[in-house]
Amino acid sequence: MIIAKSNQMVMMDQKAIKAYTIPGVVLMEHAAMAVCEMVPKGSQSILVVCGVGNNGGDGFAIARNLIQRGEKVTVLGVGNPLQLKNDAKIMYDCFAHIETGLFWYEVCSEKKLDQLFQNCDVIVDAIFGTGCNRVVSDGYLDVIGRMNQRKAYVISVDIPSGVNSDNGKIMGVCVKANLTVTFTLPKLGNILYPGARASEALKVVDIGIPQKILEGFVFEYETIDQDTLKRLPSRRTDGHKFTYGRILIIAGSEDMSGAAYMSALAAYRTGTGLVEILTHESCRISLQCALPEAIVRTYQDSNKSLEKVFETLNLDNYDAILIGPGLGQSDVAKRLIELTLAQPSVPIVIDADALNLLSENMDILLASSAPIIMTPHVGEMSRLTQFPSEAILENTIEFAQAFSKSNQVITVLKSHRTVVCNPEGFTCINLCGNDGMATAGSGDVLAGVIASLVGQGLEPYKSSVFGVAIHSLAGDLASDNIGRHGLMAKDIIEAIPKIMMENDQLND
Ligand SMILES: NC(=O)C1=CN([C@@H]2O[C@H](COP(=O)(O)OP(=O)(O)OC[C@H]3O[C@@H](n4cnc5c(N)ncnc54)[C@H](OP(=O)(O)O)[C@@H]3O)[C@@H](O)[C@H]2O)[C@@H](O)CC1
Ligand SMILES: [K+]
Repeated sequence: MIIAKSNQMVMMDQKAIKAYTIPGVVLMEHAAMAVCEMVPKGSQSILVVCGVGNNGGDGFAIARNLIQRGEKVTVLGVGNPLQLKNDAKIMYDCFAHIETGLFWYEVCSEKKLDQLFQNCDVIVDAIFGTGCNRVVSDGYLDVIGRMNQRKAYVISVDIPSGVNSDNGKIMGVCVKANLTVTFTLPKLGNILYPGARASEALKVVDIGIPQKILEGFVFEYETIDQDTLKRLPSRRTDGHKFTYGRILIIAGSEDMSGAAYMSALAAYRTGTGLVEILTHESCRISLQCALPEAIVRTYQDSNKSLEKVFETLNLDNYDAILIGPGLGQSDVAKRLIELTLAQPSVPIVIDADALNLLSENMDILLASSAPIIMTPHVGEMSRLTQFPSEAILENTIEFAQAFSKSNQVITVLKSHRTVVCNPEGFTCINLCGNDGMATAGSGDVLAGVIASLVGQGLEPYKSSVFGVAIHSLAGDLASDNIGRHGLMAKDIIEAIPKIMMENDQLND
């Protein structure tokens, strides 16, 4: 699903109004009618709270349409009514001709305010939409506080008032909604935390912006959701094992052979034809027993042993390389990264320990000419950038975009809302997955899935986007089966083939 920035929304509305001569009030009326559809019929009493911008204009039109439908409606205006202008003023005037209760906050007694909020079972929040540009204060603060105390069903128009539509930040306080009805496309603030948490549900409705206008825009942001995999190319039916990719997974160390196993198995389950593992000698037997389908090559604890292995290993023969899961922090691991990044053309997925080692010497990354995907979690990103984790967590998109641009890599920044971006600034935000997936080995699985897709010939950015989708949808399926508490990385891997099969069936 495409996501819009607020300036793009304004441009689209303006283009519809100016170039396509669709009057603004027509768009507003469509918006209002779409919201009315979501208001439960036969409510006891509906309170529509309107600001003095265009979001408030929507509110006045909603109130009028609900009255037309026979509902009992009261309107509370907040702000200076003299600021109402253009379409919002027209909608206010249309509403003001109807004999019904309209109260302005500034001239409302405390008793009347209490009464308005006590008597309603539905509240429509039309205070601020995409125009909320500063910290909420004064009367707005009081009204939003009252809305949040009330146990009514709250519907926010376009975005919960108080959420910044461009970054999801809360401007001091925001409305807590049961449902948000947003127009044309979701805005970043509808999708990003903490703003996304302000509404339990989100519905996107069409208000009549011509499709041609949307086609004329370049949207940098998209969600990763249930529909993402519909675009995954279908598997060739006439292939042999090398058609589906030969990948090298450089992973595992004395204490962590499991990480190599998780990545390799996940890659096979995602469809790779042949997985080879390069690991420490101590992991050989356990890996061969656990995953006999994989070819296992090993090195010992010395750079000399490693260089000997590399003499016989031609990295150009692989379609993709994954380096990092459970690799450890030894000098041999450091050398492994240098040797791997020195090859010029095979795409490399860099994960876990390899990220930590790289953070000590970013010059290796900058010198590499190979296509690179990096999959840090917030802590690893903190080590890579030297910024505190808290700052990164608050601005995942900005950090991922800046990292991709300055290092010319694809970044998969893992958090409760994983972000994938490329050096050109195109960004996908993951809406799937669950907290049960925050478990050991889950990252190894994701890295294996992405490496598998790259190895099957998909372009690195797409592989990362589809990889995050497969991983999180598999996590959701696993949690449907066994719940979130005891979910383990193995359960995610087990669900991957089912997700791929269901997707094939949908696309057939
Ligand atoms: N025909 C159209 O164009 C369509 C528009 N549509 C609708 O328009 C919405 C966008 O409208 P918008 O741009 O007028 O902004 P909106 O969110 O109403 O707020 C602006 C007002 O709030 C004020 N204000 C802001 N922050 C504040 C604060 N913290 N504390 C106090 N005041 C604050 C700000 O004041 P100012 O900065 O001017 O002093 C201004 O008065 C969009 O979300 C959608 O619902 C749809 O119907 C489709 C057709
Ligand atoms: K709103």
